[in-house]
Amino acid sequence: MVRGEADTAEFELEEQLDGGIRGGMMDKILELATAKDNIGKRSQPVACSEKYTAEIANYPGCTPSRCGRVISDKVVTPHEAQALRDIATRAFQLTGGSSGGASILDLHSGALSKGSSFVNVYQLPESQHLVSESDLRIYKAVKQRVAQFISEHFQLAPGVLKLAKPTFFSRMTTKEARTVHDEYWHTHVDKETYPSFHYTSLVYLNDYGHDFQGGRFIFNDNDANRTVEPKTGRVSAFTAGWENPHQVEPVSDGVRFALTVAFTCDQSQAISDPERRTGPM
Ligand SMILES: O=C(O)CCC(=O)C(=O)O
Ligand SMILES: [Fe+2]
Repeated sequence: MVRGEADTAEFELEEQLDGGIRGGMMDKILELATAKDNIGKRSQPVACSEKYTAEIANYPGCTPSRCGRVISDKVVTPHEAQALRDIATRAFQLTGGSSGGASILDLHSGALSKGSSFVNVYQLPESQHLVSESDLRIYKAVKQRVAQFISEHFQLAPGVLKLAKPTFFSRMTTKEARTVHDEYWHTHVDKETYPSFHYTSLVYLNDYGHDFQGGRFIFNDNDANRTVEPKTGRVSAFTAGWENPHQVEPVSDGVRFALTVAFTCDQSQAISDPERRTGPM
């Protein structure tokens, strides 16, 4: 099997010791996707949790053929990822971001980290220059392509996936946490943190091992921790239920940028695409 071409693959590498990951010193770490890989599509099925199965059954056409994870480096181009990263960089320059290690920008609600809380970016006069028409086109095109990727992989009916909130840019640094919002490294299940989510996707906007150290995404499975190393333009998507508990390893050097794009099958929870807003509201 050629690495990077397998659809369903598990790569058992040398066991490592890493006290930074949940479960203690002796947990096994397997690499699901490294930064060096160039992945067409790599997936790992996981049995759906009972709770997820029960809940997703309420949404015809939105039930996955199997639960699990899927990764691709071909869905979003490096140029698109860079344009998205530039939006985030500009936004965080406006406020300086969080005083702790995790800052977010939500283009839908306008929430932008500032110090130990948030401001509405659309109330800042400078927000006029934050997103151009071209940026918005890229944002929407990326969202659409990611939705399509998830739909095809999990064999959903066309059009059932709707954008959910929060869908947001994140910037993670080595700064000490000042509020709970800065504590991005805890193991969690997205469906618990964000009940409207049914499928979660992450679009990575810079490179593990180059722009930052630490900051790997980790699926906390019972038998092992499985890592996804962020890389510019990489998309990682998964069913948002209890079959996919995960965490982000603390960033130990540099700055990590990502975009969390969430999808729901519940039409009443759908949010609309961001629009260009000029001037304070
Ligand atoms: O940025 C990541 O890799 C994951 C973030 C995450 O788990 C979340 O937003 O729920
Ligand atoms: Fe998460």
